[in-house]
Amino acid sequence: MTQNYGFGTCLDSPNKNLAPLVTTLDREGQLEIGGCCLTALANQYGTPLYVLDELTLRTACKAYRDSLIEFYPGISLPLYASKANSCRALSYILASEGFGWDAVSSGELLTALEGNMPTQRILLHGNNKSLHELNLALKHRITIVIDNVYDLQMLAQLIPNNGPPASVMLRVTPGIECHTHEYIRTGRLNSKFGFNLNEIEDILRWLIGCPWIQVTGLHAHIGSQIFELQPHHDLARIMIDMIKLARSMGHPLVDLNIGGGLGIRYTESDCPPSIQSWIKTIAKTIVLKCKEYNLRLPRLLCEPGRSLVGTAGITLYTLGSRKEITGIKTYVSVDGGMSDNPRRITYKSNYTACLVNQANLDYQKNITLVGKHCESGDVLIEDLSLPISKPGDILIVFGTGAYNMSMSSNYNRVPRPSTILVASSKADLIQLREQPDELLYHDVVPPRLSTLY
Ligand SMILES: Cc1ncc(COP(=O)(O)O)c(C=O)c1O
Ligand SMILES: N[C@@H](CCCC[NH3+])C(=O)O
Repeated sequence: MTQNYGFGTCLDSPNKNLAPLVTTLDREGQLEIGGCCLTALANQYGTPLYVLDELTLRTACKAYRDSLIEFYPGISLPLYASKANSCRALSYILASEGFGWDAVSSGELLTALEGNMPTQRILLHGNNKSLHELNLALKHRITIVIDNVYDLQMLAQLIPNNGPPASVMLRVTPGIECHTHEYIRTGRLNSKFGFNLNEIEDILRWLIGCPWIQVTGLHAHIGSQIFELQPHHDLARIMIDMIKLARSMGHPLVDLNIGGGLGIRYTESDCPPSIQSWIKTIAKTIVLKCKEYNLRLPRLLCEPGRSLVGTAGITLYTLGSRKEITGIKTYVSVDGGMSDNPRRITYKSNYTACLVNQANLDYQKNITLVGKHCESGDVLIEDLSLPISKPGDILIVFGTGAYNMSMSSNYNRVPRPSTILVASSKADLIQLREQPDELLYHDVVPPRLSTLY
């Protein structure tokens, strides 16, 4: 008999949990996710290993979709912010869930184009799009989110004179403060993204005279890992004011994209709002404001990343060396670190972890869990309580589905891990582990160097 693993399970909003939805202990006391034994996965595929639980991801998708239907009487389209974790299998899943795809680069665009994502559901973002990226979007009639005047200047050159106008959205910086790490706030006036509220009126007026472009929507994204609902309530109000302004100038504005940003639970003390309450807050505000102004409801778009895929993902590591500094601290090292999870060193993020074969044992000792990289800041978890462990034990870190693989690096020429998708006791490889010799592939040794000795 398996038992539910005691991280607290909110079945309809996965972002409120520490662990994927079906995280259980088998008869031998081993952790399983999606019906797959984690020790077996580590043995078969090696570590570090990213594991993604399909049920948790699909449940989060359903929560967004159902909440939009329940709370928003207009048309809606949820998109996935693919920067959170991008690969073709994920695009297939998101497409099948009726989601669109937010891309910021030609790599993220290609992933969707080769990942069964309908082009009319893809958006191209970015504060410094290349000609290649813009051309790719134009070729596939993908909606472009205009971030700045440079975007417009480039598009002016690329769009043929007699062709149909390109459909674009404008990114607005609404000047909203939210409590999250400084590096992941994007809605403040001093942000590098978008047009601020003082500029937007002039830009909208100027665009009225541009037959090569059609502004069909407005977009804003205020930041990430946000636990308050008030900033998104404020954002919705501001954006309806902007829609009123744009429509009064004659722009055929149909879309309002409210961005993403809903936080997830990384540690016991985190308490993010549910997906349902996030959508409800935004939808209600938009409906009320539109009623007040007698405006037609816009099509409501949102583009969550972390709250879709974050909780679905975990990372498995093998424990290695141990260093005890008497009276000071004990370091335990894993076989990965800041290359597969750069969030701790970047944002001081906290995580929850345990041993996969001793998940229900009393905790005994506080350790500092560190990576294998040549960097003192390569710490994964400070003050982690673990039972007595030994080299070779498998450790699981929860909540690594978002912004781990996608922000990973080859620092110290460490290859990136595989990703395994688990569902109904089946495990499928969706990203192959890099091999050390592949890392040499892009090296070029000029002949004059190789003939020197
Ligand atoms: C433009 C844009 N949209 C959506 C997102 C997704 O944010 P999150 O993963 O917090 O939902 C981000 C990242 O912060 C973003 O920059
Ligand atoms: N990369 C950030 C999220 C924001 C990125 C997109 N604006 C993180 O790991 O928390």
